[in-house]
Amino acid sequence: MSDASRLRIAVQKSGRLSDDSIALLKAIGIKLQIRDRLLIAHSTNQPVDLLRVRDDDIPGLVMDGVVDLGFIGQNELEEKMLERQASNRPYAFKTLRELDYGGCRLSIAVPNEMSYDSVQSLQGKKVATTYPYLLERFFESNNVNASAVMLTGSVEVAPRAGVADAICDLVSTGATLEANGLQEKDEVFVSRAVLIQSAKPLSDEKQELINRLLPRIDGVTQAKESKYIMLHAPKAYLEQVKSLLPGAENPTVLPLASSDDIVAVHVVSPETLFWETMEKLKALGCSSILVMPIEKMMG
Ligand SMILES: Nc1ncnc2c1ncn2[C@@H]1O[C@H](COP(=O)(O)OP(=O)(O)OP(=O)(O)O)[C@@H](O)[C@H]1O
Ligand SMILES: O=P(O)(O)OC[C@H]1O[C@H](OP(=O)(O)OP(=O)(O)O)[C@H](O)[C@@H]1O
Ligand SMILES: [Mg+2]
Repeated sequence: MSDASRLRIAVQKSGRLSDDSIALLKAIGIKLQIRDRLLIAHSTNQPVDLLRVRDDDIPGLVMDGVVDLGFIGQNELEEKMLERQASNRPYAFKTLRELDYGGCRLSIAVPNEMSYDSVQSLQGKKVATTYPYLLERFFESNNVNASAVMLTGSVEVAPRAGVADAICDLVSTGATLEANGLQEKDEVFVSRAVLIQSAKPLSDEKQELINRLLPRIDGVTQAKESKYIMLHAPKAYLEQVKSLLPGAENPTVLPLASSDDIVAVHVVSPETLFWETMEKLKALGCSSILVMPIEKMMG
């Protein structure tokens, strides 16, 4: 059952973006019970419905206004935009946030034994990819005359199977390329996950809900990167201690009941504390040095 008054969000059903997208929605206070076979999940505490689909479909669903929001990789989004531009179909959307997951790059890779000096080495060759529009744009901007062979999966086996000379596929650690005897050569597109919104005006209620959720996303993202650091420091070395703590221009300094020479220092740091820094703090006479994760942040 679909209810037009509820915010509709598209997420990848199962794949690289699914877990992080669902975890983010839960972290911003949207209660969800995901059952594997159900393609729609209704939130129990917010007027939000989740549509669980293949990632290829998410940009189009947002561009057509079938859903209000979508979590998607920029690679998939840009490919769909180019595809729609080429066929004069609507492709408008708004990017609300770049997210801290789904980081990867679309790269040209060639078999280990193939000689490759530059992208010009692909002149007249066939390159297998799931992203023909991104690849063709790359060829055009480099004045290379090569052809893209569209494959929806298992792109890495194309050269061995004799389907293509090289590939253009997503890479993160490079392990998949290595396992298939391929070497990464040129970067075509750098990508991460984004949250996008349909260009269609939404009801005030829906837009207000989105406007409330966005700062929560920022809070969760910031919190993940930040640490709460607590330590006891000799008062005499407070300035040196502050200069060692990342982002600690204004730490909270509290007196200790048991000592006049030692104070407690608390600070929210935008990054973690490395062991080397902790060792330096200890050498200055600091003790009880704690580095703690932060769950949420605001203001
Ligand atoms: N190795 C990776 N590391 C990080 N992010 C990745 C990686 N591979 C892909 N991604 C990102 O995650 C998105 C989804 O990747 P996935 O491999 O799950 O897609 P898929 O096989 O096309 O899934 P679907 O069945 O939904 O079509 C990619 O479009 C990309 O943005
Ligand atoms: O550089 P790596 O860290 O090895 O990652 C790259 C691989 O990850 C993605 O596939 P995924 O593992 O999501 O599976 P899929 O091919 O079934 O989509 C991508 O399509 C590559 O094959
Ligand atoms: Mg896909």
